[in-house]
Amino acid sequence: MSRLLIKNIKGLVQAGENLPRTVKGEEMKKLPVIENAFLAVENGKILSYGPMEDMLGIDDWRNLEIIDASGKYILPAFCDSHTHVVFAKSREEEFVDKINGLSYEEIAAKGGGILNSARVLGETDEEELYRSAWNRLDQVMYSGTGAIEIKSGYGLTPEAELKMLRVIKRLRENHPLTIKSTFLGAHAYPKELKENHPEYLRQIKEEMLPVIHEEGLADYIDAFCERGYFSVEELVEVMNAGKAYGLIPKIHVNQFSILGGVKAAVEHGALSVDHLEEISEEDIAVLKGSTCMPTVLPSCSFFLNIPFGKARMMLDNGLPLALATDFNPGTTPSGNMLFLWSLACIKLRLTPEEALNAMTINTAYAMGLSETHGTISEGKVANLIMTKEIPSLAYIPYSFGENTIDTVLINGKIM
Ligand SMILES: N=CN[C@@H](CCC(=O)O)C(=O)O
Ligand SMILES: [Zn+2]
Repeated sequence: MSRLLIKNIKGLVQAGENLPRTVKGEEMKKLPVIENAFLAVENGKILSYGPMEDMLGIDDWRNLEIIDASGKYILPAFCDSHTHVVFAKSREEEFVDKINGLSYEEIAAKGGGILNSARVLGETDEEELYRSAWNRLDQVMYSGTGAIEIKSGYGLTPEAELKMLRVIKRLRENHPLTIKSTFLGAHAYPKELKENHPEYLRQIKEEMLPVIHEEGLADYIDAFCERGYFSVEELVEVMNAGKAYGLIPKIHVNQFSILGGVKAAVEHGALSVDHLEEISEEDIAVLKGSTCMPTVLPSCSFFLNIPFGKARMMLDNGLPLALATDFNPGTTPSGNMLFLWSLACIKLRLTPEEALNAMTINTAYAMGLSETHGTISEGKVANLIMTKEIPSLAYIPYSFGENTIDTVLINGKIM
């Protein structure tokens, strides 16, 4: 048995029982914080917490580690519900192309973009993919992420997509982070099948999904619904195919254009719709009253210099909002949730509290982890951030670029 007691915590953030599974609209401004608190962890789970005056005397000191957190905050570790951290190679040459004036679509048209990553991934062995993704997971873990969703989508052949998903499965079995897996075979049409969409869709349905199901390789199905990628009709075909194998849709939509993918995704029971740099009044109306989590990816907008999602407008319309990194080599070479928090405050005009709700409770929901992650509640997984000594919680997003994290705990263990 391993036990940990953290005492004299300046502020225990997002702590409480029966907290909502999603927070929306006005409620997102509220963030429960217990001042001068303690937190007890046993066998990797949160055992109890509360104000210091409620901390009972300790009569069993065996296997008990004690941390004094005077001046420090404890937060639930971030949940990053949208990433592509398994990839073969960075793409800084496209970064330079962008500086020289090419758009994301122009780079893709000349063989860059997703097809560039797919070509290199096809030539990279599983071991190397596993090793490099492991290092990226370590990197995000030390910047405060405790749970992460990872997509395939740089394979684009049955062999390479399955290779990616098997890497994700091994990471999930061995890395301390909590990991969810998403099949994104419908990320782009491979070069050879650019003019033969039915054949690639057939491969997804007949050669990929049955194996994914048999080997338990994915929780979710995704598709990139966008001009030049997957049309709404193709998106629907992919969602239906995935659902037939028990995969829940989580969809890339409205990054550059509004095609009607939000409505289709919501109608097909999507858990989340992600990107939403563009959004229509109809999209907002469809999302209202649905169980689908709108997810905005501000680091992607920052890197590509494209519009930021209209987060403020979504909240003003009473919607919930999740914020994830989109960590990938093309549009967001960063999985840093601290930076995302700053961007959310500075660029989306969210308060620190709204942004943190969007990066914990709502992202936990967007990856099916509401029961175990996203808040500090009894019985939940002890994935936690302990800050350095800081003046206030708002100091974290305010001091952008500064590492305000002292220690990350995963399953109650100091990393
Ligand atoms: N937009 C689609 N997919 C990824 C980027 C893919 C890439 O450029 O490698 C994204 O979410 O931003
Ligand atoms: Zn993405």
